[in-house]
Amino acid sequence: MTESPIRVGVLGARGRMGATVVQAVEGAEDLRLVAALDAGEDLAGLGDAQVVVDFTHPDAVMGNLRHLIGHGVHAVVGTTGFTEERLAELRGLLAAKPELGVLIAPNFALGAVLAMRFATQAARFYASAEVVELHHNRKADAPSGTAAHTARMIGAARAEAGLAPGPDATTSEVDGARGAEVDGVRVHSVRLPGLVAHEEIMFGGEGETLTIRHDSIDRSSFMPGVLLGVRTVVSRPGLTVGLENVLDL
Ligand SMILES: NC(=O)C1=CN([C@@H]2O[C@H](COP(=O)(O)OP(=O)(O)OC[C@H]3O[C@@H](n4cnc5c(N)ncnc54)[C@H](OP(=O)(O)O)[C@@H]3O)[C@@H](O)[C@H]2O)C=CC1
Ligand SMILES: O=C(O)C1=N[C@H](C(=O)O)C[C@H](O)C1
Repeated sequence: MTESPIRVGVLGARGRMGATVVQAVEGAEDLRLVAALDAGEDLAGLGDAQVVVDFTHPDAVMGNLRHLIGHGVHAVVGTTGFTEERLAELRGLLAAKPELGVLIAPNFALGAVLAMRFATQAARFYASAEVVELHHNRKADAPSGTAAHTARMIGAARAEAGLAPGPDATTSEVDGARGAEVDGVRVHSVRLPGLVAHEEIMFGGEGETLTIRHDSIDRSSFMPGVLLGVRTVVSRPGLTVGLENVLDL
C-alpha cells in the first residue's frame, strides 16, 4: 500500500529560503505542498498542513511556533535567533503535546553540520579557536546562527577539557576589531554581496594552525537537510536542536 504524501506548509514562502523550499517540496513525490504563506498572511491559511517549514525572521518565528504547537502541527525551523530562554519555552509548550515534533537546525547543509562536528572534536587539542562567518549583505542577524552554535559547541568542549582562555596580548583595540565573544570564542562576521553562507573555524596551537571551512555556494545546499527534517519530524516527538541529531553522526 502506498503511503499518503506528507502535507507541508511553508512560512516565509516569498523569501530567499522559503521560495527554494517551496520548489523542493513541489519536486518531492512523497510530500505535498498545501500552503505557502509570507508576512502579513493569516496562519489559518496553513489549512491541514501536517508539517510547517519556517524560514521567516527571528522576530516572527516564536509567534509562528506558538501557533503551530497550539494547533498540533509539527515544525521544521531554519530561522535563526534561538536563545536558551526561547528553547525552554518551546520545551514547555511541547510537554503538553507529547505527540508533536519540532526540529530547529541552525544550518541544514550537510557540510556545515559536519564542519561543526569536526570543530567540536578538534577543540580540546588547541590553545585558541576563532570563528569567521561570511554571508550575503542582506542577512539581518550577526553573528550567524551557525557561527553562534559552532562557538557554543567549541566553548563547551574547551570547558570540558579545562582549557584556559586562548593567549592574546591585545591591550589596545578599535571597538569590534577582535569580534564578538560567544562562550569564550571570538566570532567575526563579514557581509558582502556575492556571498551566500560560509564559515571558517580556525584553531591555533604550538607551531601549527588548523582551518575547517564550509561554503554554501547555492541555497539548494540546504534542501536535502530540510526535506530530511520534514520526513523525520512527523515521527520524532519533542524538541530537537541540530540536524546532527537526525543524521547518524
Ligand atoms: N538553518 C538554515 O540552514 C538556514 C537558515 N536561514 C535563516 O532563515 C531565515 C530567513 O532567511 P532568508 O530566507 O534569507 O530571509 P528572507 O528575508 O529572504 O525571507 C524571509 C521571508 O519571511 C517573511 N516573513 C517575515 N515575517 C513573517 C511571518 N511572520 N510569517 C511569514 N513570513 C514572514 C519575509 O517577508 P518580509 O520580507 O516582507 O518581511 C520574507 O519574505 C533567517 O533567519 C536566516 O538566517 C537561512 C538560510 C539557511
Ligand atoms: O541568513 C542566511 O543566509 C543563513 N542563515 C543561517 C545562519 O545564520 O547560520 C544559516 C546559513 O548560514 C545561511
